[in-house]
Amino acid sequence: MVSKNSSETKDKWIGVIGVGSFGTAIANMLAEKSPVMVYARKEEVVHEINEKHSAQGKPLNPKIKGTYSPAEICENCDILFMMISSSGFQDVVKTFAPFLFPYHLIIHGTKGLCLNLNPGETLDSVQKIKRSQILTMSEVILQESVVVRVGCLAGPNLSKELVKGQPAATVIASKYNEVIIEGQSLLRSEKFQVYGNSDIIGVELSGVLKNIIAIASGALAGLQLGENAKGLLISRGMVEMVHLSNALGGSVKSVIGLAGIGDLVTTCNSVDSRNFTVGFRLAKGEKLNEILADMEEVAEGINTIRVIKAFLETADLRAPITEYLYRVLFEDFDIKEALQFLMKYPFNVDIDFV
Ligand SMILES: NC(=O)C1=CN([C@@H]2O[C@H](COP(=O)(O)OP(=O)(O)OC[C@H]3O[C@@H](n4cnc5c(N)ncnc54)[C@H](O)[C@@H]3O)[C@@H](O)[C@H]2O)C=CC1
Ligand SMILES: O=C(CO)COP(=O)(O)O
Repeated sequence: MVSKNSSETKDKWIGVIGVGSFGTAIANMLAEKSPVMVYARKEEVVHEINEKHSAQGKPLNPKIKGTYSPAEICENCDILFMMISSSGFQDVVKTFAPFLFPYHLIIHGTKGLCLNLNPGETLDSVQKIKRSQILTMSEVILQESVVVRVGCLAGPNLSKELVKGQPAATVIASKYNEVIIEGQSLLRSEKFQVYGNSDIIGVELSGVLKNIIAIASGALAGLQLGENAKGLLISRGMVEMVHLSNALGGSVKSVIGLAGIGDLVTTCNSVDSRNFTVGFRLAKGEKLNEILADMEEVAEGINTIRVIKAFLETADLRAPITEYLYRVLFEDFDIKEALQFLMKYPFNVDIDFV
């Protein structure tokens, strides 16, 4: 499909907020077609971008301009790609909110969840949460800013492979068709296919929930339990994702698409996945705090497990893989014992959602 807006957007700046692994990969892909401005909060990183054409050592296309001014990027860019880990997402949207207008269009790439709690409350203090206390990133943008045309980008998109120019595809999801069309026209290339989906919540949740299963897959690999066990995990993991996504407002269809099963297979099989790596290292006997101490990049699945565990306390739903991983990560439960429990779990129906 050729975008009717592609000529309009051709020479306009496109903004990327966040220059971590994924933000730099997407900024470089966007720079193949459009002028790109990136926002980094630290002045020294902006100097590095503009003088050395790299961001914390990650090479950037020399045409990319860096700024630490939210006002500058919002004034120059009608379309913003927000590539921030979920832990900083709410703060960043709040910082940008005074400079955002309803004409802005935001597409985010974050595979995590935020909380919507009362001031002073934390997950530890409340322990049980309802759906209304969980926010996907599109919900954060809608809650904290006047922007309405929001989209998300999710799929099997390991940044290390994108950087090498290996072929891949993604899903841009939005309730607004123009968001999907703009995203497709800006990112689609010979190496990168872009699918559209109107179920933004289902696509966001697919990217969020697969991280839990990727941690479990890393643990299976660390314990050298073989490919049959991995097939079992991926298929039961997908069923768990379907039920959780459904309970949180996503459609089953999105979980069985590229952003769900596609990303699930990729992250459950790759040593480049941070979530897979967390599971692998746990299985090798390391404790969570030791792993976190030397991980430079975010493994969103760890926080997602905490959020989903608290949600399960109020939902009429079982999610055994998530529940046992919670015990392993946060209650010092032995990982081999957790697997034994899961093997005995009475799953007796193969597919119970279609
Ligand atoms: N790296 C990958 O292969 C992929 C990552 N993702 C998702 O993209 C998101 C970002 O991941 P990465 O870029 O890999 O993580 P990263 O850890 O490399 O980068 C995170 C970025 O967020 C910024 N950030 C965090 N808190 C901030 C704050 N308070 N203010 C300003 N900036 C802040 C950091 O400075 C950094 O630029 C995650 O949700 C991840 O799940 C999605 C697909 C692929
Ligand atoms: O989501 C990803 C690839 O699609 C990246 O996975 P990790 O965050 O586990 O590295």
